[in-house]
Amino acid sequence: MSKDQKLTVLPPSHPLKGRVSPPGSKSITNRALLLAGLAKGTSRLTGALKSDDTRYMAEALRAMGVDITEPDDTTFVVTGTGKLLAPEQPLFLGNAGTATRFLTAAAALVEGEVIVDGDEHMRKRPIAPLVKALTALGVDIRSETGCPPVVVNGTGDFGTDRVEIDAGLSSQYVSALLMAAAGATRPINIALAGDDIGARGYIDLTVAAMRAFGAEVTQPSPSVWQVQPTGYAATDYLIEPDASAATYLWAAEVLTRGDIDLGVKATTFSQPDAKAYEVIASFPHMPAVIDGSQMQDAIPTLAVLAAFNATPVRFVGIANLRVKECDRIRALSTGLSNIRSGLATEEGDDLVVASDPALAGQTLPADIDTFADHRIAMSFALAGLKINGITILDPACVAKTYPRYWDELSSLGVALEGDRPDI
Ligand SMILES: O=C(O)C1=C[C@@H](OP(=O)(O)O)[C@@H](O)[C@H](O)C1
Ligand SMILES: C=C(OP(=O)(O)O)C(=O)O
Repeated sequence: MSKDQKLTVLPPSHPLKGRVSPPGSKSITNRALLLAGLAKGTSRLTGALKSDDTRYMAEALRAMGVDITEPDDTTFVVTGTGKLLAPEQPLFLGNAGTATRFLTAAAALVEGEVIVDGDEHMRKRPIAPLVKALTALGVDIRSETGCPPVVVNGTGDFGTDRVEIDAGLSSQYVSALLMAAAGATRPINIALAGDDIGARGYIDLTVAAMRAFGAEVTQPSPSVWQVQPTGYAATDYLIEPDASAATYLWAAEVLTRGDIDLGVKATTFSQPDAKAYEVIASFPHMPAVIDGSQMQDAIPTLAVLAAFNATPVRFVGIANLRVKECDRIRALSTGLSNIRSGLATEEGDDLVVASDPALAGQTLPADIDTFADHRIAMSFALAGLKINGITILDPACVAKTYPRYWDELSSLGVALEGDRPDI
């Protein structure tokens, strides 16, 4: 069983140098797959990510009548009819937050029943605010627990044309509503309830992808979006590399004083996590306080890097890391404290990393529980570049977004001992 596998990362004796291309963006691939699936005609998505999360999205669309072929490792050719059909079985989406949230809203455009479900982790990730918003839009939808499974009885349209969404727990609820809204028969207004939200950059990604597939979205005010009932037009779409995946390579470079060519400049990404580049480049003088609200998926990378920083780092604005693939604040504080007692502490929803440059070169055997979370596995592997004895439990969990992660580290000359997952 892959869950019992263990992989020990051996610190390289040399700076990491070479060329590694990060995979395609998970966020953009899953948006493009859905939009292409909703469009009538054939779209060619290139530079795409092939991983657990995007396979779940593609499989779900296939189950709803979309034809998807995969001519090579980075391309999906998607042919839609302009309409998603009711699937015969529940849609199983693993722990893919994007696929789960986006398809829950898109299910309103299906005539018939759609059951959206995921694995035991996804079944603990909140979806009630999205269910509430879809109910307000006149959709017959229910979830017993506030998490998947969600049962949607769609009519192919929405019953009302304006909705408020509380996106405090996840920006994906807004993205989900926006993408589905273009399939309605009248303009839909989507407004944020309450204050601004973290991860706003993901909403910008959504709007950009929608526009590329022919949608018309305007923003009458910063927290309100109006979506016209255009539907989507099939198009060819080039997906940029994954900025969150890039953070591990940027961090590996500064930690080993190496030179890793990603083939793409940090300034050219449109994804929020590219903001982490500047912080990584400031190592070993990272800021004393880092606000993670607009680069949430990069926090595991930054927190492990902070352990080797010259001075302590407090991470703020990260409360919703508690409802990601696992409670990431807990997983980071547990893993870092497992390496050296007191290395990280939780203060409310802040994470404080004590920082200890003297960790480098030490032998500190630690089995890191990844809680099946790809980002915990990938970020703690970085600690293994500097400390002897870092063992990653369930290393195959990187398959969620970066199946080639261990291969890429190897290609840079990092020795890995133990169960090298075959993914
Ligand atoms: O819209 C997206 O593609 C994503 C939004 C973020 O999630 P939340 O909006 O749930 O914070 C991010 O953590 C996730 O990996 C991808
Ligand atoms: C939070 C993440 O994923 P998702 O919400 O898409 O499952 C992630 O990839 O870090």
